[in-house]
Amino acid sequence: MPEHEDLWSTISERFREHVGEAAWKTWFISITPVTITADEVVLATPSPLAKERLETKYREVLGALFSQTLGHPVPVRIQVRANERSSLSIDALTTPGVHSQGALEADLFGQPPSRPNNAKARLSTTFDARYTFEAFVIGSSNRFAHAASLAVAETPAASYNPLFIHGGAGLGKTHLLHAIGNYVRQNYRDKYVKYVSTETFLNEFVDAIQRNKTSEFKARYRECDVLLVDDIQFLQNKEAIQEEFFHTFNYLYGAQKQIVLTSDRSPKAIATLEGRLRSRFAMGLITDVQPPDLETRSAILQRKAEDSGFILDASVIELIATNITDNIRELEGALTRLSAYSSLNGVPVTLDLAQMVLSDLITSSQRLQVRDPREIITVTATFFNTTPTELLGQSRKRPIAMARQIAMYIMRELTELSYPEIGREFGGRDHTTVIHAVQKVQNVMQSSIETFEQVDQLFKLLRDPSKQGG
Ligand SMILES: Nc1ncnc2c1ncn2[C@@H]1O[C@H](COP(=O)(O)OP(=O)(O)OP(=O)(O)O)[C@@H](O)[C@H]1O
Repeated sequence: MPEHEDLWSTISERFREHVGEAAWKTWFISITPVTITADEVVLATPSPLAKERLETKYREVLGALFSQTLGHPVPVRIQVRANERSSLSIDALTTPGVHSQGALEADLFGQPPSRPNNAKARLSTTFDARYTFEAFVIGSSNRFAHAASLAVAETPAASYNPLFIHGGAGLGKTHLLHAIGNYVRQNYRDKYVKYVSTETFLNEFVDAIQRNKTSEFKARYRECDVLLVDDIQFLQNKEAIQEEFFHTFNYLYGAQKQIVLTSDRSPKAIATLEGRLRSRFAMGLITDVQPPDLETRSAILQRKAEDSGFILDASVIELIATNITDNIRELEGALTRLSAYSSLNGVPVTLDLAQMVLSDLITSSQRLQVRDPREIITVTATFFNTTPTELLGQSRKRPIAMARQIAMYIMRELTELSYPEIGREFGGRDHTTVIHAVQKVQNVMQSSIETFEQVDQLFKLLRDPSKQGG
């Protein structure tokens, strides 16, 4: 029914404009059109409660939209979808607590979703080969988190389940998740291990509802032997996804599958996290990663330098390690700049050179001040003779696209925003676009002196605002 599909998407768009994104997502996307004729429109909802709410709140709007679109008045009837068994009803989207215990039990102990016998579904995650246990430098700040992660990787679901790792930005949480993934991949070839950021889980969930593919979504997650979920703090304020995550969690836990979660804060500090999820997270082990001490920072620098075939004098390591204290990504950033400068100019790294190249990191007390993302966008736009609107826009012209990628890289370095959050600052771009931009700028800086200098100057401008006028 292509005509109906067109009509339906027009109605969907208009409804969205009329009631706003949130109400559209909550109310509209799980409705299916049953009949659309000149005389009658019949729509189906997933549950009686959803039907009642739509009738009381939105029937008039829907009626008006259909009448306008069809060009004459038409009655709109709402019915409950036959055989609706999904727990992802509209009720669940709005009132997470409405499920009876019976519904939950059925979800927990009912028939497992059939495993798709499609091999593709089981090959979904590739792990970053650089993030292994061997490459992880252990110190007092992360010893326990490392040991717990290794134990989980060695014997999934036998030691700590779930394992919950929390800690500030750039302290190795994602590294540990990938290390578990890499280890399980290598040592248990028959186990299905999947990594997902909470943001991706959320997007896939919304997409599955929109496309009526929720059973596939559920099956995809429920067939995991080890599920690694990054940045679980994104569940905050998202009741519907908390509900779905709760079911996935319970299913896997009940089936004795391993779950590992990370967050930038402890479960207690995640506001609006449902009590039952918070208590589920506490059933296993909660551990944290702290900023590394001086000795660990030096060891990390030494290791990273060696891994990239770069020789660093102890005095240079000390200089960086004493000045960058609370984020390992920043330590790596300093090393990247130094190695790029040295290889582009063909000069060895001496203490003097390090002091010169990293002067902003070393001398400025502004360093620890987290920059405002909007300031990064404005300063970068001005620097490249463009405007913030253009920088945030869709232009793929090379200078603009590159300026945008540089701004993303700088935002990752100078703020504590995650990839998805940076994507949002750039007009709702996907987090994979940001990851790609950051990696690209890191690489280009190694081969292009021009890019290196642009990034270097921007860092200096942003870290010392007094220079922005001049
Ligand atoms: N102990 C460590 N040894 C070696 N490298 C480390 C260690 N801890 C962190 N790193 C490196 O620091 C960088 C940042 O770590 P990672 O991305 O895992 O941080 P994170 O805690 O997940 O932070 P965010 O929440 O901001 O993403 C990575 O390149 C990682 O390899």
